[in-house]
Amino acid sequence: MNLQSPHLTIEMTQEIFYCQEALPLESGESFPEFQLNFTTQGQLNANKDNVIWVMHALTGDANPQEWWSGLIGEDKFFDPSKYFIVCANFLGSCYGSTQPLSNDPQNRKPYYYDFPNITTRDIAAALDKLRIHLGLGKINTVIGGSLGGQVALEWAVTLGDKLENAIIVASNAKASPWIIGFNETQRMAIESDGTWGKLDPEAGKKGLETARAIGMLSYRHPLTFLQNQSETEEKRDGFKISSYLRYQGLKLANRFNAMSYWTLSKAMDSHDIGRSRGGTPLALSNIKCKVLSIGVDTDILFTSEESRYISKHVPKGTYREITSIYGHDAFLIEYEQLQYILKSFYLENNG
Ligand SMILES: CC(=O)SCCNC(=O)CCNC(=O)[C@H](O)C(C)(C)COP(=O)(O)OP(=O)(O)OC[C@H]1O[C@@H](n2cnc3c(N)ncnc32)[C@H](O)[C@@H]1OP(=O)(O)O
Ligand SMILES: N[C@@H](CCO)C(=O)O
Repeated sequence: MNLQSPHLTIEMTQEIFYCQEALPLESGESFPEFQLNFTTQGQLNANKDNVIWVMHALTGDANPQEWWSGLIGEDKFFDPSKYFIVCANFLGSCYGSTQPLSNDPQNRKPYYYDFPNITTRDIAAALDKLRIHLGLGKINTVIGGSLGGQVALEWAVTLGDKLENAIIVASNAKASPWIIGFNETQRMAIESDGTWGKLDPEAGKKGLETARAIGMLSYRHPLTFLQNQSETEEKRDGFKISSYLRYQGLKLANRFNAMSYWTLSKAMDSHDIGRSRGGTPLALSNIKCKVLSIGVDTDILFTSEESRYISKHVPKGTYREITSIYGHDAFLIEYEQLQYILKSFYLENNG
């Protein structure tokens, strides 16, 4: 399918990769087969060294021109007239890839609550099958923020010298107890929805609204809401921030499903690039590519210290920081700073 837009003259292609090979998971379970929904834009050059692989965050999809519109697209930093841009919807996500509402090939019924626990390492392993299928021996850059940065870092470990640059934004090498705690409260919200547990694609929808409202508080910063949601009149009730959080909850519940949210939040919790590799510092020290780690000064979820830690422990690391009132979600908003940081990194590190 070709996704046409009046603003795009370079065609974006959307396809489904059906993998008939089994995907063994860290849990010991496996998918006998799986699918990934992915897009490509631009052309692979003669040297096959212009692949940019974009990773989405928790609720994103395979269409980065929409959710990273200031970075990806014609005349943007990653321009498909120069690069071959690939983005795949993660295993477990509800935008076209194998997820809890997909049919289990063993009984042809939706997995629902029997969907296996997946980790960021499993998600990266599924992406690697797609890379092989596309015949991409080398990747110039993997770039992702938040969960996307976690998966990108995992993949950087296993890709070795097949990868030139990893750009890890507002992310970390291992999920902190703070992040796992936030995710747990969101799963508790989903569990408290009376429909959770039913074999129904809509199960947990109301709980997902609450989960997203909690999540939003962690994705922003007190300063964000002081600027955007402060009252101009004296009030005792009916505050702007209340309707904002309810609106954001509803907006997500109308485009996402609670089972994918559950699955991907668990994957985020599982993230630890040092697991079975002798610990985080050793795993980071074995990453071969250049790593640009970008933190956000006001990120209260993936702290800037966690981003700095990555750059300190990889052999070829650079740290840069975004200054913002938007907290964690600044990686989806602060385009001017991101472009400046990326430009400097490529000039300094890639000739
Ligand atoms: C298929 C897909 O769509 S998937 C791809 C889309 N999403 C993603 O990839 C995830 C990544 N993106 C995001 O997380 C977000 O879009 C961000 C971080 C980039 C920006 O967040 P947004 O929610 O768009 O911005 P913001 O926090 O300013 O909220 C604006 C919205 O809240 C509404 N709003 C603002 N204040 C209030 C209030 N007091 N009460 C009620 N609603 C309010 C605005 O009207 C606006 O509504 P709209 O989204 O319908 O236009
Ligand atoms: N705003 C992001 C979550 C935090 O990375 C998303 O909805 O994917």
